[in-house]
Amino acid sequence: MYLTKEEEKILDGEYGEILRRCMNLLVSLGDIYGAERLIPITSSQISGVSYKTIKDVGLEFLEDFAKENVKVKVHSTLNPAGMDLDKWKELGIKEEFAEKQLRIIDAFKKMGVEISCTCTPYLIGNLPKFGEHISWAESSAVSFANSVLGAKTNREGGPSALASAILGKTPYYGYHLDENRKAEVMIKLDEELLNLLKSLKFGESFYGALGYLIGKMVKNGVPYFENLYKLNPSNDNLKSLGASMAASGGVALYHAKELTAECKVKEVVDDKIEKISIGIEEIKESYEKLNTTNDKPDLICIGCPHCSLMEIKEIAEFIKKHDIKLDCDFWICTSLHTKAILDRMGHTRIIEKAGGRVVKDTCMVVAPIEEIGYKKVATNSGKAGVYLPSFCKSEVIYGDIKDILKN
Ligand SMILES: C[C@@](O)(CCOP(=O)(O)O)CC(=O)O
Ligand code: SF4
Repeated sequence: MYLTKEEEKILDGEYGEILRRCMNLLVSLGDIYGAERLIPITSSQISGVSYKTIKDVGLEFLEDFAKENVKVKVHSTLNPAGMDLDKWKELGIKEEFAEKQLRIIDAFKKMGVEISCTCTPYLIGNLPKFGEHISWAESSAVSFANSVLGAKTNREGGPSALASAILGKTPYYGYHLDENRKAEVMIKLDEELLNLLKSLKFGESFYGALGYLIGKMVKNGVPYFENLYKLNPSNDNLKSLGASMAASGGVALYHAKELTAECKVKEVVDDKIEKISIGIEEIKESYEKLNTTNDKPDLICIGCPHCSLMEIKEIAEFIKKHDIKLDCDFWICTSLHTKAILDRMGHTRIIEKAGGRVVKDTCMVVAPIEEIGYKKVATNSGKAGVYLPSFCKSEVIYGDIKDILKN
């Protein structure tokens, strides 16, 4: 890989051991994937934050970095942690976990990373422009940035996103190159399914179920949705679809006619593309696979990826209208930023009166919910449906949140 004189110096350790390690990681990745050089990035989303996922090894690695006084060079935001950073005791998080989690957060803060603790950074001010090169971890955020926004990122892991944030660069390969961003499979919802969806006003869980199915089919390919726009999905629906495809498969980029950024201005489909038709049966099967139990939940949890303000407002209004009283715990996961507005608007109070809570900075996957004692989780997220059984050893009840709340 070609390196500038300055980059060579960093790799030789002239600017210290931490920068050398960061450069070494990026150069190794670049060599493996055939990058010709490094390119500048404008932002980074760093994952690997929860003590549950990174453990003591990760904590020590981050503290090593922080004590050498290295700082990030570009706007860098942080993925969810393993707990609400303020109200962790109320969630049932143990002291020892909290102490280590706060040390992780402190290390990131010292490096100049914004302690946003959300997987929807694009909703809180880390909003890359069309065509911009970025280095993001967190597979759902990667999918949203690449697809809905038309920014360019590979599916980074925590360490490579951090190294890129510190150096302000990323190796030029994969989804940074236009030739790798073409669609590979065309997905068409058949007429019968479209009609059913329109008539029944299928709720938000359809997008997670569809994503679950497509992710399994295309693995890490690039799908193109030919007629999804007919359902008029919201950005929240697209966020859910992308998250689910990234979880059941490895989809980091998708196109959807009329909906996503790149296919509006560029030809992304060629004539020879493989075509797949999706019908009612396949979607039903998806729901069946995501549902692992018929039992009642001990936790209802939504916000994977983190909920937007509008999603939560709608739920608060629904709770109020139907005078819902919950007989199990209910977490709505979101960012600190979104919660601040919810508090101010009175939505949090409505949710709390019904027995739920707005949980910020964390989520049902990266919080140690299995240690808290939850075993059966109801959710509307296809991504959570994939991860809950493995990350949290929990059973899953999958469906629309309004149905879950009414049952
Ligand atoms: C499952 C996931 O959403 C969260 C856990 O990741 P981490 O602990 O932030 O690396 C990561 C991902 O999908 O990229
Ligand atoms: S809410 Fe979902 S998308 Fe966000 S960090 Fe947790 S697992 Fe990942």
